[in-house]
Amino acid sequence: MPANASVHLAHTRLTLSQNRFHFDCEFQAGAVTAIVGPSGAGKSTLLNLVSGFERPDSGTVWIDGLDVTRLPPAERPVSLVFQDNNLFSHLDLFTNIGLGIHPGLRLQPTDRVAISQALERVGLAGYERRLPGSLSGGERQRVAFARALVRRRPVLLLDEPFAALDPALRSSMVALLSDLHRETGSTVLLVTHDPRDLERLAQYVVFVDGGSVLVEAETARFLARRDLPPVRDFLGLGPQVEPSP
Ligand SMILES: Nc1ncnc2c1ncn2[C@@H]1O[C@H](COP(=O)(O)OP(=O)(O)OP(=O)(O)O)[C@@H](O)[C@H]1O
Repeated sequence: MPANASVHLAHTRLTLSQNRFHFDCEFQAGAVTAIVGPSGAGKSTLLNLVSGFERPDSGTVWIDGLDVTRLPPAERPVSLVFQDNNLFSHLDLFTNIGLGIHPGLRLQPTDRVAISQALERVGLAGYERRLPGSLSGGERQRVAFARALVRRRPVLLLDEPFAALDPALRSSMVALLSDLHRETGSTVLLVTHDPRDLERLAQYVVFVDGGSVLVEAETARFLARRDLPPVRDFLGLGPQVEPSP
């Protein structure tokens, strides 16, 4: 499996009750791309089309040049980390992470070592037998990252992974993600509400508005866009002042 993979949504259309989506965009292999936009714009839906939790009514989802449109989520080369980190509360951390490697927990000795190493990498060495309920929110989020790490998938999908964390924890998780990306080189699609994440983490930005992509640009170019009201709102710039005649 390659370390990373490009992702391409080609003319993908989807209708969910009254909401229509039309995505046509590409994500660079090995880069971090931030997906931003107003609440309800369709950011999570875009991620769901990549992960396979939603299937488009028409169009094609390509990952690493392969048409994955009809593949179920488990067969796609992706890992996911959500805001609420999706850990099984009755299973210890070793098992929670092991399920990321093999859903039936048929683990090889090398997998066992990889689980311990992943816990160590996220600052939780020796926590194998702890239950998620005995951890803080930030620690649970670290476990979710450890689980994504051991899966070694070329594409990592992150849906507001820092949203529930206090500012100090948030900063340390941003630093951790940045380190992990440097080490693994995987393709990262990061949904975030925080403009600060763009400069700190992302090489590219995809701005979603009203169910489709309004801007697709390198981060510096995106941050220089002052002409589009939804982008100004997101960047906290306020309305554009017209020069007086
Ligand atoms: N399964 C579904 N059925 C019907 N409507 C849906 C479904 N999933 C999402 N929607 C609607 O589609 C729109 C886009 O939702 P989505 O979660 O993709 O937005 P978002 O940009 O991620 O928003 P937020 O930033 O608030 O999380 C919303 O109006 C949402 O209510």
